Amino acid sequence: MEIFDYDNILLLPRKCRVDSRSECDPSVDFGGRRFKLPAVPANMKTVLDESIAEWLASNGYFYVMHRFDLDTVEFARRMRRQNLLVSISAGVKEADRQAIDQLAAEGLGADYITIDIAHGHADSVRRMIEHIKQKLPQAFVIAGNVGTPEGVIDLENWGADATKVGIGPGKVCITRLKTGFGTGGWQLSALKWCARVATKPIIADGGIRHHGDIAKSVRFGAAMVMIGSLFAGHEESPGQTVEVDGKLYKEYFGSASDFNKGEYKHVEGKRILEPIKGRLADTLREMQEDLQSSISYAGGRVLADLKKVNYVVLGGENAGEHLFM
Ligand SMILES: NC(=O)C1=CN([C@@H]2O[C@H](COP(=O)(O)OP(=O)(O)OC[C@H]3O[C@@H](n4cnc5c(N)ncnc54)[C@H](OP(=O)(O)O)[C@@H]3O)[C@@H](O)[C@H]2O)C=CC1
Ligand SMILES: Nc1nc2c(ncn2[C@@H]2O[C@H](COP(=O)(O)O)[C@@H](O)[C@H]2O)c(=O)[nH]1
Repeated sequence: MEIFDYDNILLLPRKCRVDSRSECDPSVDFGGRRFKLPAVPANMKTVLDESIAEWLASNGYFYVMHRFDLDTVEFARRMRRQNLLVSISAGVKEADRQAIDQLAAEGLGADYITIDIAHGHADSVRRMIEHIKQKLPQAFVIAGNVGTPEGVIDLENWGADATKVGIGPGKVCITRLKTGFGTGGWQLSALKWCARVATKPIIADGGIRHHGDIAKSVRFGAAMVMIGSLFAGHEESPGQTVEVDGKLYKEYFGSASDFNKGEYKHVEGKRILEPIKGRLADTLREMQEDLQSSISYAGGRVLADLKKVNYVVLGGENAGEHLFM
């Protein structure tokens, strides 16, 4: 098996088929709706809050609200009052099942539900998928996280409508150091390995450091990418603003860090400071432009054309050109 990650892969250009990058369409169909970009901010407390979720939903972007210190049912009420998409997260505990029951009882429902636990290849996730499918059969269920084809196959067979791939590649993740497990350092080839068996969409989660990594993820089988650190350092990001030597930063911490949990138990995440880099809307616009460029280099017009390109592996024992198959 080839082992590589975002920084040792480059995609190979094909003859251009457009006169302007504005002709290239980076939008994506995901779960029956069309979104402007195949990128979603990570469902983390320092990445988005209710007002960012509202802004994303109102402006044609996919979002997944986090589930920490939040009344998910009240959040769904708030979004429904404004006629906006309801996309929430759920764990696998009794309180999470009760929130699903309440959404059903009030007729609020949910459009997208992301079951999001550290080790998502688990019977607890199977039971939660079954619970959601019974109570809210219309909801599009994303389940994870997993890092192997077996994980993807099981989640799909248990009823997940999409799977989320990535164990430990995140910028504030310390899972690989604390446990010795994960896809950190080879997330892109883990994605390729998982995509080979997937029959439903995959969200590639974690490890995106540059906008070009989104195109690489699509090339290797992602329908959508989930991004934390690149979105955490905006003026409106919910993390605390910190000044160091006259420079402004936003705090970004892992959902399994003691900062998120409020206690030091089963900690698999850390806290870092991200330099503040302006407004979220500007980053999304730049991401969109960069992805339009990526599609043009692929000799294409739409996002799916990225899947057709060849690639090279830079350095290491897998180095060389790889033709599209
Ligand atoms: N993508 C990644 O690599 C990782 C992501 N995270 C993120 O951190 C957040 C918190 O995750 P998590 O702690 O799972 O959520 P929760 O605190 O909601 O825990 C979910 C449930 O899963 C159990 N659980 C957690 N890890 C394991 C494991 N390795 N084996 C068996 N059972 C387990 C917990 O029990 P108990 O605590 O008693 O074991 C709990 O019952 C999530 O958003 C998750 O996505 C966390 C770590 C890795
Ligand atoms: N192992 C851990 N992974 C975590 C934790 N909190 C979040 N995450 C994952 O990271 C991605 C974001 O990655 P990034 O590279 O874009 O910053 C996020 O979506 C989660 O899957 C954690 O505490 N530990």
